[in-house]
Amino acid sequence: MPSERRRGGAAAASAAEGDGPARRADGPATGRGGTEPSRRAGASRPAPAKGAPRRPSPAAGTTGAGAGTGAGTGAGQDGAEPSRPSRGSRPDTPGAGAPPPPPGRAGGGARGAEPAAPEPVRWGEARRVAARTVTAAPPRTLPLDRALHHVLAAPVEALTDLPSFDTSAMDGWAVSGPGPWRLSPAAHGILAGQAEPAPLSDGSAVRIATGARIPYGATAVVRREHAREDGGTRLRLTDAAPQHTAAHGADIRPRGQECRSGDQLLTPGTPVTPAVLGLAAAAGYDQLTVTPRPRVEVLVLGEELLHRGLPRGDRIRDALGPLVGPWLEALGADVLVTRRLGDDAEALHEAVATTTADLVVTTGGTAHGPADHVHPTLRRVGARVLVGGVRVRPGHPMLLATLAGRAGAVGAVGAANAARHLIGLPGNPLAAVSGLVTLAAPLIRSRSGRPAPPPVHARLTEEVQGHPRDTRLVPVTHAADSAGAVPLRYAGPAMLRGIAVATHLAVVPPGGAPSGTPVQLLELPW
Ligand SMILES: Nc1nc2c(c(=O)[nH]1)N[C@H]1C(S)=C(S)[C@@H](COP(=O)(O)OP(=O)(O)OC[C@H]3O[C@@H](n4cnc5c(N)ncnc54)[C@H](O)[C@@H]3O)O[C@H]1N2
Ligand code: MOO
Repeated sequence: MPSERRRGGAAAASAAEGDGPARRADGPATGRGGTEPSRRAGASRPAPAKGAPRRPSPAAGTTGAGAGTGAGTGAGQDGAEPSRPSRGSRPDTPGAGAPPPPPGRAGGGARGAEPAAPEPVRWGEARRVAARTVTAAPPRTLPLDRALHHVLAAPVEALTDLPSFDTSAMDGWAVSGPGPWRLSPAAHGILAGQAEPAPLSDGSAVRIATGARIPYGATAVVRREHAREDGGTRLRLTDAAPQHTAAHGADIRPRGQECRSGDQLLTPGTPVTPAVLGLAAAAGYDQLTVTPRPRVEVLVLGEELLHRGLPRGDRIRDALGPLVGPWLEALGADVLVTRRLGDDAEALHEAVATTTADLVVTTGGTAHGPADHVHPTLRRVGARVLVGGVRVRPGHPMLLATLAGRAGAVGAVGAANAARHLIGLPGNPLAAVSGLVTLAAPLIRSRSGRPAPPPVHARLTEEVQGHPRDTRLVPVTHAADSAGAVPLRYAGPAMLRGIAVATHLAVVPPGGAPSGTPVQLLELPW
């Protein structure tokens, strides 16, 4: 690699590129006002070059007990995933010196002591594991103006009838019986918000505003465009008034028309939208009981990443820093911070070991090359890998791990909710998206109390080639009224051009799907 990209690591790169405060390349607690002083700058010292011999991890091989879900012998063993050289030995990486890992072994340093990589699991199983590894967080009661985008943890039952009194639906006159009517002398008539109006006697009318209380004795409201006052003493319908004007109950919204006090208006699991806030307020609520959104920290790994300007030399723009946080927010998480850590193993370790978030999401570094620090870091912090690779393309190196719970060790009784989790998204951008829909979506849904969306299926408009043994996720466009799901071009693992215009990801089974095959569609979360 040209030495330019190694100089100073990500911190220096960031400073030179003038990253704004909201998304600095690294540094303590980006976006949090420096409230996490224990975090040192991610790449405050030069990171090792990818392809250079890996700095031995201080704890590599010493904490393996929690590192795998099973006695898997590596991705390559069953032939589904050909064994591959470490990233450091890719032909385009000068200085590649490390030999390929032995069959069935993860690549990277400290090989002799590394535990076997866990077996990749099927795509559907990965989603199930992610969904059931957490349960909904304990409910909180929030004032209406802070409840938006959470999920109801308790039913919303009407605290009042709606409307809470018989109400005029129109500006006009409240009338009693058939016309013409004697006009009540009240100057402005009955206005909204006014106290109990005087009863209306048979054959009389009084002006009334939309939303005002209907006086006792009124049988209908006549709209102002359908009647005329004669000399201020009589009210008559105009010739153009529709036939049922002034029919019994016309343009009166009766008390309890929308709901009766105690009616269940909304069920737990309902997302709190602006409309929900409005309904809750109308029904008498000042606060709502919700499931809090999980708090997530995003760690973007990769020394090659630029955060501003044009790609240059062998450096590329970070496509995942801008993508992952907003995607997680759309899924129902609160993103505390997105930090850029370069390929600094120590910075990654410190970030993971000291996180206060419910969920850490990393990008890149999930493979087993010399600069891929996610797996060694998980071993070092004693994490338990629940999903270590998924039989899905793109995205097969994605992983899910449980970090130590708030109360202590991983696996402590009752720690399922208290534990923090880490999702490792592969570095290829569409592979990272695959990890978001496969692992992050179900986990965040469970934690934030959202029900799974109803399944969507559509027929493919053309053949989609499959992977021999793995599920494929393919960007498509599909409109509810359209003939089918149209596979998009530019859907390679490193490409975002297809997903940027997609409405869904199609789930293509191993072996592929001919044109006309019904396939499951995953909706994008916006
Ligand atoms: N010998 C083999 N090598 C690789 C295989 C394989 O089967 N055999 N799988 C490839 C696949 S597929 C993926 S995905 C990656 C996963 O590796 P990592 O998670 O360690 O990702 P990186 O090596 O860090 O990056 C991969 C690729 O993505 C680019 N990248 C990384 N982060 C970003 C970002 N924030 N924005 C834009 N692009 C990013 C990075 O530069 C690399 O080009 O492993 C493959 N290798
Ligand atoms: O699986 Mo990679 O994750 O194809 O891009």
